[in-house]
Amino acid sequence: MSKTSSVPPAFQSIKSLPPNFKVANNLNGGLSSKHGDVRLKSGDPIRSSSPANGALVVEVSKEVHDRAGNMDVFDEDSPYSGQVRLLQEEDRPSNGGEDSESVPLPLPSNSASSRESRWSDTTPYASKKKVQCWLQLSNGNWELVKIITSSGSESVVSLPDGKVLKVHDESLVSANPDILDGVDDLMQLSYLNEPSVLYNLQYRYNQNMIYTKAGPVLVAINPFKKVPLYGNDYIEAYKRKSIESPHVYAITDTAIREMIRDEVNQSIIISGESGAGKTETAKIAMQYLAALGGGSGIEYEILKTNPILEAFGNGKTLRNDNSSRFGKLIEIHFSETGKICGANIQTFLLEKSRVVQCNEGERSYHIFYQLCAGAPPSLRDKLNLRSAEDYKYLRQSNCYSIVGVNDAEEFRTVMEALEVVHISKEDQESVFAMLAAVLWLGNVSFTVIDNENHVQAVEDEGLLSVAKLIGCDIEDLKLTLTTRKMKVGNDNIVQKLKLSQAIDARDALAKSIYSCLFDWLVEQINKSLAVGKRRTGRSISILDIYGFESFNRNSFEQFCINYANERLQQHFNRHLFKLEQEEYIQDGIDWAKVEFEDNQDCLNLFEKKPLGLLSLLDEESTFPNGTDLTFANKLKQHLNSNSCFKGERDKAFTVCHYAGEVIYDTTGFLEKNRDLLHLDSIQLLSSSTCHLPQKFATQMLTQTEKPAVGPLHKSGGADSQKLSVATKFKGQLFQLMQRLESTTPHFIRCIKPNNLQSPGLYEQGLVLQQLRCCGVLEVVRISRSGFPTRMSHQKFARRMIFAWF
Ligand SMILES: Nc1ncnc2c1ncn2[C@@H]1O[C@H](COP(=O)(O)OP(=O)(O)OP(=O)(O)O)[C@@H](O)[C@H]1O
Repeated sequence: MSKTSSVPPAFQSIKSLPPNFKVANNLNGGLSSKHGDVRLKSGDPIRSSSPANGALVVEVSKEVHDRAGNMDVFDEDSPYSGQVRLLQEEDRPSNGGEDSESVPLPLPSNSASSRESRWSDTTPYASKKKVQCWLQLSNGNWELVKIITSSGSESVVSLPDGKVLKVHDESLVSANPDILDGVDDLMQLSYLNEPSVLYNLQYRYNQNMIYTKAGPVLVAINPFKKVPLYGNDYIEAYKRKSIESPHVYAITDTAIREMIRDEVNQSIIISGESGAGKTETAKIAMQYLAALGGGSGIEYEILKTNPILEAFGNGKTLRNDNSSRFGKLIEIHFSETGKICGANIQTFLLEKSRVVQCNEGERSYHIFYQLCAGAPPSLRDKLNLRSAEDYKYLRQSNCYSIVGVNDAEEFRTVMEALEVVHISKEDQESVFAMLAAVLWLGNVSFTVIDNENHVQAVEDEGLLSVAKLIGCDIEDLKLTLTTRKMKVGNDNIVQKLKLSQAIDARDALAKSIYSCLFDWLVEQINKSLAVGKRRTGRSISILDIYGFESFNRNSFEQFCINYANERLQQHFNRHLFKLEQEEYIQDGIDWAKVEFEDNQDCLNLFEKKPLGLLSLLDEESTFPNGTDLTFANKLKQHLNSNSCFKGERDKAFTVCHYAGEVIYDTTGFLEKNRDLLHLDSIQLLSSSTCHLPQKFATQMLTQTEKPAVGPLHKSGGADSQKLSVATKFKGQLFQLMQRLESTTPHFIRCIKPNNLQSPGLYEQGLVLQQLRCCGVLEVVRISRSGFPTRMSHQKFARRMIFAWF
């Protein structure tokens, strides 16, 4: 795409997408067929072919699938059960500019044009007698061309490089006048089509203007470099409203003001793919909140939770050097005077498997490398610490460092932060001892005895270090790792483990220690941030949850992450499309419905009982003889007719997510869902002379003894019984959605402009695919054609009073 020579031709074709990634899905479950058909999110099929002249001739079908027809499915399995109601003023996503004159206020329109398909801006350009327009090339990129002549159905156009082409008029898309280059709200574009939006975002991106409004949504494009947009001067300017350009600061400012003015809790919901910039955006929002609501000192503590959580919960992946492997909701509480008086952090599903298993080129959690590189000599001695290369868990992925990151320095930052959140020196040492115990556990090896049937733990430095660090008897440790106590009838028997079982037992212990440590740390942080007495009950929550993931091989972790993203997308749809339009219809307004991709079908695929993915997974997990293969077969047997599901060969299946199709390999699903830690291991921890392992054991026992709801998992008599991981996660997500429902949402959509984490590289195909997935164009369309503001009489009166005083 090019418009003026000032914009570097940094675009790359859609080929830059992962090979297995397919854009969006439709009702039929198909995306790109062998005929070259491509379906857009709204369901409008665009038939494409590549003519000899290299131009992509595009035919836009009038057929529009009404995916929004089924507006709401409220059932007992929905987090919105019992909440069926009209959109309250509080629930509307804030456009951040209700008081601002600068936001264009179009009248609600019911014109013929608004009833046309969402691609109505693609009306043949020549017929409008315009001189320039967008032409899509066969590589998928858009080029700005000038029309030389037009003969009704065909036009002769010139490309920027001087080439002249004859193309069908349908392949031309309206371009905006130059005066609209780089507008800061996409709502201001006269022609709202994909190339215009892509061009506008790129135009701004090239000038370090990484933020753009899309109606009520803030689009943030990751600059992958330092941009001069932050710091005290900017904070001050946004506070005084002397700058109005879109920014995380502006969104956060709106949230604070609306919380005080409307007395309604607010949420800032940050979404996007892995590496798109969610965590950085969350930190920028926290920075602004701290600057405006600070004073008591608690804001400093809140900011210091970031290095701790990132050290323990983030790791290097192939997509992001600092990828969050957990979800996070931080709720910041305010006093009556608008000052921060405390905070609470809730975390979701830490990726435990990373502790014991890591792909080539990735890293485990940062804290392991930081500890190895930065622990002072006395601590090293106490923990018998070596360098990262000496630990098998860290060695397997063959990656120890991150370009531009000094792990030793980061370790000092973490130690300082632990101090700030009041983790005592003694507790800090216990934390490091647990980390070292996990690392040494990975080095525990076994020798096979009894004709290769059973194993013995090798009594070497690894085993001795683990026993010392956990504070347990070495013989107990050996037995725990190589045998399993079972109850058969009334008899207690001891079963000797095979090599693979012993390795599993060892890894399960390592994973449990680490995840308990993570939970314990969050608990301590929460105690330190506990809300003060002057609490008003008003809060701003910032949600930074792992983005949609689609790899070559997708496992249970991606399954859960992508399910969470479906739930979040539903929240987005609900507030930006469903509730808004429902209200117009209820009020009897003559309203032309804006189509959007409703992901309710996909959510149903996950959540329906008894034949949804989660229920079937739980059911299979409770069968002692259930395997990943029997689970995969069960899915195919029951779900093959579901349009969002496709059975694949062997143990795999495909889910058609709102963001694309993902093939899941069920290997390890059952084990990860059961997440069993044998009672022997729990007993080992409770026999410890150190306080942290004892606490972890108590925590595990409480989890297993009193399940709240949902299926229990047990395999063998003496094993722990507990809620399945998927069920627990679903419960957490439902609670999260209910919490978010009581807030005014502010949405930030982070966009990753390239997969190389490089500054200045804007891949058109990649950006477009993300914009389509999150429905940015539809949001702008609905905001443009909808009412700019609405409020109840009561609220109007309150606002007037607020304005007067
Ligand atoms: N506003 C920004 N300014 C400068 N660099 C940024 C900005 N936002 C993101 N980045 C860069 O992009 C990297 C990835 O961002 P971030 O970790 O926030 O992504 P994410 O969406 O949270 O990813 P994940 O889902 O994997 O956790 C950051 O480490 C940083 O280098």
